[in-house]
Amino acid sequence: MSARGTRPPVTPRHPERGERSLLFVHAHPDDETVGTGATLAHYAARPDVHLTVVTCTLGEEGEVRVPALEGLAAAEADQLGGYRYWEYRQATAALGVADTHFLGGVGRWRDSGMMGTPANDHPRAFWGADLDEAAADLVAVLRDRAPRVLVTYDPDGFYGHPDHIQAHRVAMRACDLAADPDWRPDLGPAHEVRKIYWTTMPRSIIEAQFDAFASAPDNPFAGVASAADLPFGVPDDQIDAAITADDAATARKRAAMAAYATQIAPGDWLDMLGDKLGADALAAEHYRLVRGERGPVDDRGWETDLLA
Ligand SMILES: CC(=O)N[C@H]1[C@@H](O[C@@H]2[C@H](O)[C@H](O)[C@@H](O)[C@H](O)[C@H]2O)O[C@H](CO)[C@@H](O)[C@@H]1O
Ligand SMILES: [Zn+2]
Repeated sequence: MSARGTRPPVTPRHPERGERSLLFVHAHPDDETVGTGATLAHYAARPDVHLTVVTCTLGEEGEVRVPALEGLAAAEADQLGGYRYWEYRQATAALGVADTHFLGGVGRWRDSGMMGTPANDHPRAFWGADLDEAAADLVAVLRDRAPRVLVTYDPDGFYGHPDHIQAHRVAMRACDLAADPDWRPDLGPAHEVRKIYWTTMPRSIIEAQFDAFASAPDNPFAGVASAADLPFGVPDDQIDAAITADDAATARKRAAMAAYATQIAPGDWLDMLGDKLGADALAAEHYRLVRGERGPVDDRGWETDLLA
């Protein structure tokens, strides 16, 4: 049970149960936009598709890239989580996503900070969550929304952040438990997610970014000898699906990114991504299919519809 002793009910805002729904599990406010914003905006434009975003923490331990707001930081007034919640509302609205849910209720699990930092040991740190307790919160949502597709991170959380790793573990555990009719029938009728994708990035795109940012003041790859040394990305032939958003959806992703002023400041590499590498750097998002049948593929051998 959660620290408050009761599990906040899953608000059946959209008790959609059907073949045209996708559910995304993310760690912090901004991951849904930075990592899958083009995909969310792409599908949000389709009235027949239902989207749910589940976010596991409020991002309390994040940086504050707005000088005037530095007092919100965890080490100061510790109000960043509430502020990022507000940014998240603006960003998900910009993407066109109405069905959003914080795992276990808003504020249940706390941002664990970077691996090895003292925040990992906070009593509510997501990194220290009991796996089945956190998974039970997600099972309740899965059984209510009954998505055909679930999207989350790979076992390394894409880049090794503890909350991303834990989001992966909780999502995969919840998919298994949700499908078991004998496990916690009080959390709703069993539901089997048909397809599971992990976010990823083709090494060819990382190499292009690596070169483009070599001279950037906040080069995200500073100190790294080659793209192959980075803790994320896969060879292009390990990509299973790519969603390339149209201009309208890409613009919605840009607007959502702009909502996260505390995380993405003007001139930051993330802010410059589109300018340096072209709109495709924001428009294209890539996935590995780890459960379910592959749908039709294009000439790259990649699916172009996660619902196929
Ligand atoms: C994209 C993402 O997951 N961001 C996390 C991450 O943020 C990093 C952190 O602030 C680090 O100290 C910085 O050097 C780095 O540039 C940031 O990307 O970790 C934060 C703390 O857990 C988290 O709030 C943020 O959402
Ligand atoms: Zn994150």
